[in-house]
Amino acid sequence: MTNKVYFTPGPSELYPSVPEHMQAAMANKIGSISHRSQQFKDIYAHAVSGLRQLLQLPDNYEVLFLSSANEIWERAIQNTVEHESFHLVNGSFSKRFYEISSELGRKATKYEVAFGEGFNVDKIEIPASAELVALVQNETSSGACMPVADINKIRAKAGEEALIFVDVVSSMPNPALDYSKIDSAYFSVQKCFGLPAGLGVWLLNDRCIAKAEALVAKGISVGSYHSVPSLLSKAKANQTPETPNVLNIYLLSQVLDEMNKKSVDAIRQETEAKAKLIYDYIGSSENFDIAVKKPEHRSPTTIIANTKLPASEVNKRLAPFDMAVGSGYGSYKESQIRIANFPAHAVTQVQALVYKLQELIG
Ligand SMILES: N[C@H](C(=O)O)[C@H](O)COP(=O)(O)O
Ligand SMILES: O=C(O)CCC(=O)C(=O)O
Repeated sequence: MTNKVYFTPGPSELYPSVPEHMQAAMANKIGSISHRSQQFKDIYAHAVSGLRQLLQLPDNYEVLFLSSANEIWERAIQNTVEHESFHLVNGSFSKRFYEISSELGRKATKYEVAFGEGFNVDKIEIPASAELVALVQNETSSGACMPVADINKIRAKAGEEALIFVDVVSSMPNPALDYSKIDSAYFSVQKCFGLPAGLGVWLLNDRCIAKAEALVAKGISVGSYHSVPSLLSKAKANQTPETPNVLNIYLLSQVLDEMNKKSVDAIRQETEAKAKLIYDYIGSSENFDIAVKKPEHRSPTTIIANTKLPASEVNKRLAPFDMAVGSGYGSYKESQIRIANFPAHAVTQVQALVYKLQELIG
């Protein structure tokens, strides 16, 4: 038994009601039901309608369930890129999407800025031949984010046929995306939805679907069981091609009910208020300083601080008080900490973390 509160960037703290929903799932033997049964189809439909409501998704968008964001990177390339993709890169995960495109034999080009920096969109030139433009709204490794107003400028810079993909893995539902300015967005549930890992959610519009169908018509492989046409044909019947993560789809549907009851606006306001508490503290600390220099590029959900004390020592001091923050990513493991500020983190928990850090570290 542990009372530890995880401020790690994912997996992270579970949404407070998850244990209760787990118990209900066990009591109702959700783990044993067939994924072709009406009971499962109702769970699936419940999760999709909850997502549509929370994310204010337009009708020309579909919701697909995959295993992870990593899988969505691979499926996105397979299903929408014949020759060339273009990537904005400013950290490890945006770089990984770029690499996956190359690994799948496409020509991947990029516009890269240093780790921890955001983008000056006016400077970006997008090759007219790029079929997919990959934007990272929130780079989990570095804490740099892209304001929605900047995302909305990209369409005018890309080729008419280009599909604009937005990585909101560790920020959704915080950014109020304008879905008419993009074609796809995706995330995984172990971040802001406060669930165990093992479920990726892919939102994609009719233009992405038409592109996948066009590739199929040309005889190009778009993958097998998790191709867009295969996923869609099952999604229309509230199912997936494979036996999916039924338990997590159920938990998602339940957490979405609560998030919708609270309202996405209230979640966003609370996220901003908690982010301010954390940034104000880091900004005034003697040990920490804010890693992302431009305020407009500072993520409200994954907050990164440079630390003089090694990150492992910060966590060692927090441990007796049942709190853990994330270490830095990759080569920043000891020189940065990452603090997740997700909907599952209560204001009182964030206040307690800031208070403890102040007391223990200064
Ligand atoms: N930390 C990654 C990121 O933020 O992009 C993330 O783990 C990718 O998601 P999956 O592990 O669900 O593939
Ligand atoms: O620490 C993180 O950002 C998550 C790490 C992760 O998912 C990965 O490295 O694959």
